Amino acid sequence: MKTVLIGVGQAGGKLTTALQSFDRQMGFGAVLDAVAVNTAKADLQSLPVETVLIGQDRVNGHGVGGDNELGAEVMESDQTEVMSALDGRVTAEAESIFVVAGLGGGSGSGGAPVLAKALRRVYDVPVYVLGILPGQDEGAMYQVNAGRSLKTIARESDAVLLVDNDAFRSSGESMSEGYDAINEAIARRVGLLLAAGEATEGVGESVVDTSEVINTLRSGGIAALGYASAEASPDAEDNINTVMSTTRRAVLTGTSLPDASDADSALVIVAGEPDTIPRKGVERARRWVEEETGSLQVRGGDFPLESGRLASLVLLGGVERSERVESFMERAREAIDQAKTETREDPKEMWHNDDLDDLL
Ligand SMILES: Nc1nc2c(ncn2[C@@H]2O[C@H](COP(=O)(O)OP(=O)(O)OP(=O)(O)O)[C@@H](O)[C@H]2O)c(=O)[nH]1
Repeated sequence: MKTVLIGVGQAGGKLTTALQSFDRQMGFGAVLDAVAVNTAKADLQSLPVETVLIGQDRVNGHGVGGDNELGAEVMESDQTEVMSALDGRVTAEAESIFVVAGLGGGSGSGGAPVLAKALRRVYDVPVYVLGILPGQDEGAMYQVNAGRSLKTIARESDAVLLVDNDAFRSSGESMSEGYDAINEAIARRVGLLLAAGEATEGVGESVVDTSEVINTLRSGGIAALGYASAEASPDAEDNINTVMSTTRRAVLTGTSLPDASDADSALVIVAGEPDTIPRKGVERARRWVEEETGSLQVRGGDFPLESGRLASLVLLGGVERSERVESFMERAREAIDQAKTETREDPKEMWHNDDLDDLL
């Protein structure tokens, strides 16, 4: 899927850079261009991409300090500048746009939904958000920001691919120590997903293409991405169990959003040397994902790649009903309760009530 990346805020800019550099290093060419937008001048300076500083009249290049309403306001008023920076970058080749942002801060959390809404008005391709949830031990402000932002983004974008910072954290490591490693892990997974639909020329029909990624995300809402790999045997017949176990691990332990396997749709991609990919294994893995997710819309396909390993990449669409998302929304709501002391409600109602206000 040829895409243009727009990182908003500090985390958004860093993850965008990691994604672009993974794509280049692998020689995929799925990332057409990348732009970083922020209210903090210092965070933009080291990024090797086109940058746009917004909100200078309000915060003078110093960031919005976690105030995501201000983040939304400055994106709204400096939108034209951001859209101009994209001119000529979102070419006819582009099949999607990804807005990348940490949802716990101010600039990314507030700016991403405003930008996604504006982009959808202008471009015909789907506008997805790659959103990062704060870890559980980050403060109340981060949880509230992310809850409000997520609720708004789910409505304003074509789908949100959600990444939980806690999913990639190594034990004993603080959140900030782990950022580079987390960004690399996310860049590998999302980078492979973007490249998967690219290798379609002159290959068999079992190879996955971009339309299958787009169709899996078509129901909108929240999506998650799982990944796991293992050593491959040269003979495809010997790899049936390997594909089954990497697929199980991708969904159960290698996912960007832990405990989110209840899904509306899914796409199972098996990457590796074509001769080593077992047809029977891919079909079995697809059926297992059907049972695990409870979805009847499970697609499957290959991603031919020169490698001595086999990898399963599992994209799940429509996971907003899952336990993980509900417990996060509950966490965001509790953070508001701490400040307001309100009556408790069913977390499912989170999506429909006004306790957690929309940002827009
Ligand atoms: N995965 C990942 N998460 C990050 C990174 N940097 C910050 N975060 C997370 O993103 C959230 C904070 O968002 P930032 O992007 O730092 O904030 P911002 O959007 O620049 O907003 P302001 O600083 O308030 O102007 C927190 O939940 C952090 O845990 C990063 O490099 N990688």
